[in-house]
Amino acid sequence: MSRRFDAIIIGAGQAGPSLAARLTGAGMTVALVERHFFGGTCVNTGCMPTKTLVASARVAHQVQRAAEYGVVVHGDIGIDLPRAMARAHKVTETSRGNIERWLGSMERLTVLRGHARFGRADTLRIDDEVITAPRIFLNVGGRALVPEMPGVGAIDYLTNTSILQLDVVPKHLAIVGGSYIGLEYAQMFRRFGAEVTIVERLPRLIAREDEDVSTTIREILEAEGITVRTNAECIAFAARPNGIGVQVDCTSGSPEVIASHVLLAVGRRPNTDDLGLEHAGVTTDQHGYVVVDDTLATNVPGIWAMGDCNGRGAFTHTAYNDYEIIAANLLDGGQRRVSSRILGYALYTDPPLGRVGMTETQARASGKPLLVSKRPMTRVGRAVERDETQGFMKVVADAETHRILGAAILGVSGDEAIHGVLDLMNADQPYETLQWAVPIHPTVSELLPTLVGDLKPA
Ligand SMILES: Cc1cc2nc3c(=O)[nH]c(=O)nc-3n(C[C@H](O)[C@H](O)[C@H](O)COP(=O)(O)OP(=O)(O)OC[C@H]3O[C@@H](n4cnc5c(N)ncnc54)[C@H](O)[C@@H]3O)c2cc1C
Ligand SMILES: NC(=O)c1ccc[n+]([C@@H]2O[C@H](COP(=O)([O-])OP(=O)(O)OC[C@H]3O[C@@H](n4cnc5c(N)ncnc54)[C@H](O)[C@@H]3O)[C@@H](O)[C@H]2O)c1
Repeated sequence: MSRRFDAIIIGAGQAGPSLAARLTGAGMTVALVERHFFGGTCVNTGCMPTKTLVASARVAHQVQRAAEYGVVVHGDIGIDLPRAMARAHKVTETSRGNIERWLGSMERLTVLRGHARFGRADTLRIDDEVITAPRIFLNVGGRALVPEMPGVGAIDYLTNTSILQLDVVPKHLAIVGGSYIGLEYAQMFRRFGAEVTIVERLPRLIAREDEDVSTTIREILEAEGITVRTNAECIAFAARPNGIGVQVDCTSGSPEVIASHVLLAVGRRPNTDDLGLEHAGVTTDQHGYVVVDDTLATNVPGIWAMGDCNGRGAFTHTAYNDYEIIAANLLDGGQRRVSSRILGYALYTDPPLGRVGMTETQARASGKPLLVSKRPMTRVGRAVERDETQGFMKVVADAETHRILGAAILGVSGDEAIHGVLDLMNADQPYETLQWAVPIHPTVSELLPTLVGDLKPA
């Protein structure tokens, strides 16, 4: 016997619960299947615990700098990692509980706990239960990628999940991968007192960004005592009497880093390998991401994919926007498309990197005539007052249309200030519009009109 619903959602991550609210609100009966924790990656092992820990690490750093600000701290400064972790877990548990209560309050929603697998295109099995629906929405997310690196099976490594169970600060944390996860954890644990080495295969950190961004981030991290090893080919691991050997075939530096702990931060893989997609006929790409069109529909009518599992975004806000696109098109007669999304994101190092749109490199490659403006944070009053002047702000515009193509604010409050540019780009207005704004003094954002006023041919 199977139970029939109007819609089934697999995964209670960043898109599933909101879609359940909209569908049930529209009168549909909906089953939402979750095999693990409500809230998915962001709430449980991603954004929320990491940003809570980043906040603890920032306090540690600020206390170290207290004397520079004329603040006298008496006694020893130490890190109570279990307490910092407990703070992160509390933030997670509160959010998870809120989602659970919210789902529990939805009329016409049936929450099923377990792992869902397709039997047919309209049928799923969850343990002994079989459910069917004419509409199925995948929101299955992803997990840490663990490549077949030599020796990886012989060592105890950490991922973004297991690192949250640490109760002592590692003596020496080697982090493989110098992108979002690697850099946020590197600075955090350095500020907690660990020796930290980042091992990155490419020639520079966070290599998707412009070279000036990568270089400045590296300088910021190195100034705090983090060792960065780039061009690290042939990474291999071996158990050593004094720790874990991370073999690094770089052009310079020691060929082996001996670490007490190793964090793998080399990307994600989608949770599509055990979903029975072959029984539904749903197409995936060579990395396992569900192939979707511009409306997030798969090749099988009646099946959509949202969030990290479709490979069209890798952020909480892109997963949520996927839900918005699907809900608008299905329920509100909308014509929303993923391709019209202007992507913004932030890297939560301190100072953070706020980004929107194209990098300067991408803009140059587009062949458009460009205007570029760049300003160091040493010339931003608010940053000077706070004595946090690392980084710069940069904006790139189309010289013909006067539309901003992209921007980066690597500096204090860059994750917030970037929204001025993000909003302007979404409003599809020329950069001159910003020049007539009257921003608040003293803020980091108040420099945006000055920045665009300095735009010059590239
Ligand atoms: C350490 C870290 C830090 C991050 N920080 C940020 C950040 O600061 N900002 C940001 O925007 N993004 C951040 N991200 C990325 C962000 O967490 C993800 O982009 C986001 O969570 C994706 O949401 P999702 O809904 O696609 O999937 P998920 O949140 O992963 O949810 C998928 C859900 O589906 C469930 N599931 C999977 N398969 C099945 C199945 N077969 N049956 C039933 N249930 C299933 C899973 O248990 C999970 O609950 C971070 C990620 C990590 C790892
Ligand atoms: N602030 C945020 O929004 C935030 C924070 C954390 C994570 N995330 C999301 O989580 C996802 C995963 O982050 P991530 O940093 O693990 O992955 P990533 O894909 O962004 O970067 C992986 C890094 O590992 C390097 N690498 C790959 N194989 C390697 C190898 N064998 N040896 C050495 N280096 C190697 C890559 O060159 C790259 O720099 C990202 O897609 C990101 O969107 C976002």
